[in-house]
Amino acid sequence: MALHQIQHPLIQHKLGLMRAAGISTKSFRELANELGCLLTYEATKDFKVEAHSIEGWDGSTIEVQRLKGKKVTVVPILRAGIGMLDGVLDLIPSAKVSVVGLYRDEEALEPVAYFEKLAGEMQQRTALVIDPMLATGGTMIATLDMLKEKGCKDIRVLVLVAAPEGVKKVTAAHPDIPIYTAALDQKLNEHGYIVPGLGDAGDKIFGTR
Ligand SMILES: O=P(O)(O)OC[C@H]1O[C@H](OP(=O)(O)OP(=O)(O)O)[C@H](O)[C@@H]1O
Ligand SMILES: O=c1cc[nH]c(=O)[nH]1
Ligand SMILES: [Mg+2]
Repeated sequence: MALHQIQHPLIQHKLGLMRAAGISTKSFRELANELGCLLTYEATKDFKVEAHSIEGWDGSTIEVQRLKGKKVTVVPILRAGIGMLDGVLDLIPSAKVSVVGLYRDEEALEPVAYFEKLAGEMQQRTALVIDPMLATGGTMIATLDMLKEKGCKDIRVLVLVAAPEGVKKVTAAHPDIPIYTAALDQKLNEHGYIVPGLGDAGDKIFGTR
């Protein structure tokens, strides 16, 4: 199963705070980044390490672990994905950032791509795709199609809230790609919003509307 619903108490607590009506832009932003950080911790658990020798504090030679040849790119989906970016980079500060811009047409609920600026050597990179919301799944599928077209092989999806409808669609289109989420919510409403969900995450992060 490619879906990882992370049950960690800190994640569940922080997500609960994000669901409150009337939450401030400041709090929503802070929590989105904190959850981005915690999901990154979970989604990178299988990264390989290798031993190497260094001089320790007392002058002796000691063996320590370091990440083994990992090239990482974080892929925030504009706009709302930017709200998780700092949290991810807190844990992987040397990651390259590949920005993709897609919005969901409000009537058709279909993704519309409008921006793409990817890091080099995508074929060799692990891509961490970040977006707070996975609703119908259209935006995520379009992003994953785009990354695979560029030769990306190791891709992981990090979202705060996912709808069952979207998870089903994404896993059918891309069964090889794991999805890490803080919550699998009930369903989509008639406007394609996740319930109970978070509302419009982009608007809450950017303070628009
Ligand atoms: O799974 P889907 O049905 O495709 O919907 C999910 C997308 O919708 C939201 O973006 P939105 O279109 O609101 O753009 P924004 O981030 O600029 O607000 C959200 O951040 C996802 O990118
Ligand atoms: O619930 C949803 C669905 C799409 N986009 C959002 O920001 N929220
Ligand atoms: Mg939005």
